[in-house]
Amino acid sequence: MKHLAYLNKFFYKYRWRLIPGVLFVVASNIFGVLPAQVIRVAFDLVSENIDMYRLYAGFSEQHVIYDVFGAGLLLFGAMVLVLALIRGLFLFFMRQTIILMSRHIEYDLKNEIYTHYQALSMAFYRRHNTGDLMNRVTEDVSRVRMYLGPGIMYSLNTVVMFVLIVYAMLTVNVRLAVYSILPMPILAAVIYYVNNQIESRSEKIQQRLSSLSGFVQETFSGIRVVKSYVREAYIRKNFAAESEDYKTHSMGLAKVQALFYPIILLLAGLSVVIVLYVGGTEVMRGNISPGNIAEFIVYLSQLMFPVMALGWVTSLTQRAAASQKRINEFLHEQPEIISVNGIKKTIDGRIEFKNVSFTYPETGIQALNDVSFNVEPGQMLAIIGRTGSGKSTIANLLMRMYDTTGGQVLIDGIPIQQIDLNNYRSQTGFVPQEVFLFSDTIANNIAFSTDILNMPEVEQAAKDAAVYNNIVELENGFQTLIGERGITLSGGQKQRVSIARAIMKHPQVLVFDDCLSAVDTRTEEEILQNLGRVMNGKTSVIISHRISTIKNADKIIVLDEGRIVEQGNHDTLMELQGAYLALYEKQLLEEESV
Ligand SMILES: Nc1ncnc2c1ncn2[C@@H]1O[C@H](COP(=O)(O)OP(=O)(O)OP(=O)(O)O)[C@@H](O)[C@H]1O
Repeated sequence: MKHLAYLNKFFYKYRWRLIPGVLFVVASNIFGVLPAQVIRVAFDLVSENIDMYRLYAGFSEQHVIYDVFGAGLLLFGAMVLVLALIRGLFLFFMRQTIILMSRHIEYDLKNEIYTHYQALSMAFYRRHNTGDLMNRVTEDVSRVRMYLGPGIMYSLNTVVMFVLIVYAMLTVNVRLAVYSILPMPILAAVIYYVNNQIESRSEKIQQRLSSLSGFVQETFSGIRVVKSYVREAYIRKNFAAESEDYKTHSMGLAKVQALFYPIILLLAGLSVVIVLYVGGTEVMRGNISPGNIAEFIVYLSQLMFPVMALGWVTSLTQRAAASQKRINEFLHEQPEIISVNGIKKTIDGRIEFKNVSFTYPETGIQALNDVSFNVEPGQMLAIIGRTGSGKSTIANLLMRMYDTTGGQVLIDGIPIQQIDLNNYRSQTGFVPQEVFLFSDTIANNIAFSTDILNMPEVEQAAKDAAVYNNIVELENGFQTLIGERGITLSGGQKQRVSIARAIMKHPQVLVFDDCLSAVDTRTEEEILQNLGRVMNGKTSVIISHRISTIKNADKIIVLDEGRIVEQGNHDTLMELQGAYLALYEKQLLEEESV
C-alpha cells in the first residue's frame, strides 16, 4: 500500500475535483436513504387504512376513502421519484468529479513515465524488454486509474451509505438491525475471495493471450522463413497447443464467474429471509410496524451494492498497489548519462580518444582497450576491423550512448561529459548499423530532426544520399508511406534514407556505422563524393568492413579485439604490410572470385 502514497501528490493537485466529489457522494447517499423511509410511511398508511376501507363496504363513503387513500399513495410515489431524480443528479456530479479526476491523473502519470523513459540511457533499454516498458505505461497505469477513480469513489460511497443506513436501521430497531447486517461481512469476504480468483485467472489468460499474439506476430513476420523451410504444419501444431492452453484457462475463469452471481444472490436472499423472520417476530411483539420491514428490505437492497463494492475495491486496490510498485521501480531509475549545467557551444568537431577503455555494463564484455586517436575538423576518419572488434562501440561512445569506463573522450578539447548532452547530440549526425525508419512518409523520415518540413531541403538531402531517383520513381514520391503501414524499401534504399536523415541535420560531426553495406560500390562512391562536399570543414567518422569505402579517408584506424593495431592513411597502412594489407588482399581476392 505504501507504493500508492506516490499518488497523493496528484490528489493535492486535483483537490478541487476531489473535495466536491466527496460532497456529492454524501449528498447522493442522503437522497438514496430517504426513499426507504417514505416507503415505510406509505406501507403503514396502506395497512392502517385498508381496514377502514373494508369497514365502509357497501357505503357510498367508501368511494371517498378510496380517493383520499389513492391520492396519498400517488403523492408518496411522486416523492420517491423526485428523491431518486435528485440522487441521480448528485450521482452524475459525483462521477463527473471523481472519475474525471482519475482520468486527469492517468494522463499526467502516463506523461510522467514516458518523459522519464526518454531521459533513461541505452543501458536501461538493454536491461528491459519493450513489452515490459509498454506494459508499465499502459496496463499498470490503467490499473492504478481503477484505484484512483472507481476505487476511491466506491470506497467513499460504501462508507457513507453504510453509516447512513446502519444509523437509520438502529434508530428503528437494534435487534433487527444487528440481524440484518450480520451476513454482510460474509458477503464482502466471499466477494473479495471470488474476485481475487477471477483477477488472478484473468491475468493468466492475459499472459496466454500475449504469448499467443506474440507467437502469431513472430510467425507472420518470419513467414518467408516458415514457407521456405516448409514448417507450416509444425507452426500450426504449436499454434494449436498455444490456443488449447488459452482455451483451458478461459474455461476455468468462466466456471468461477458462473458461481459468482448465484453465491451473491443466495447470500442476499438469506439476509431478506432473516429480516422477514426477525422483523415478523418484532411486529408481533409490537416493537415495530410492518412498514419497518418494507423499509429494512429496501435498506438491504441498497446495502448490497456497497458491500459487493467493498470486496471488489479491496482486490482492485491491491492490484493497483502492485502496479504502482512496478511503475515506481522505473520512475526511481536514474539515467546513467547525465549532463548537469553542461557547456553549450557550436562544436568545431575536433575529436580525441585518450586511452579509452570500455566494458559493457550489461554483459561485462570489454569492447575497447586503451584506444587513442584524434581527428581534426574537416577530416574524415575511417574505422575498419573484423566483426566484434569494437567499431560500433566507438560510435556509441561518440554519440554518448554510454560513458567510458576508462580514459576520456574529448570534443574540441573538452571532456564529452562536460558538454550539454542535447546541445551536443543536436550537432551530431548518426546513421546506425541497424537502420530504423518510422512508419511514416519518406519525407517525414528524412526530416525527422526538424519541426517544420522543408521540402527543398529534404530533396537535397535525398540527392546527397543518392536515393532521390528511387524516391521519385515511387507513385507517391516523398509522400510514400513506409514501414508497417506502407511499402517496404530495399535494404540499400533504407540505408540511404537513413543517411539522408543524418545529412538533413547539417551536423558538425557525422558518424556512419557500417551503413553502406547494402549499397553497391558505384552508389557508395557517389555518396562519399557528396559527403566530401556536404561535410567540408566538418568531421566525418566512417565505420566499414570494406576497404573500398574508406581508402580515401584522411585517417584510418584498424581495430582488433578492442585495440588499435594500425593507424595512418591508405598508403602508409599499405606500406606497413600488416593487418590492413592482409585485409586489402583478402577483399581483392573475394572481389575477383565473384
Ligand atoms: N549493447 C551491448 N551490450 C553488451 N555487449 C555488447 C553490446 N554491443 C556490443 N557488445 C559486445 O562488444 C563487443 C564489440 O562489439 P561492437 O558492436 O563494437 O563490434 P563491431 O566491431 O562493431 O562489430 P560488427 O562489425 O559486427 O558490427 C562484441 O564482443 C559484442 O558482443
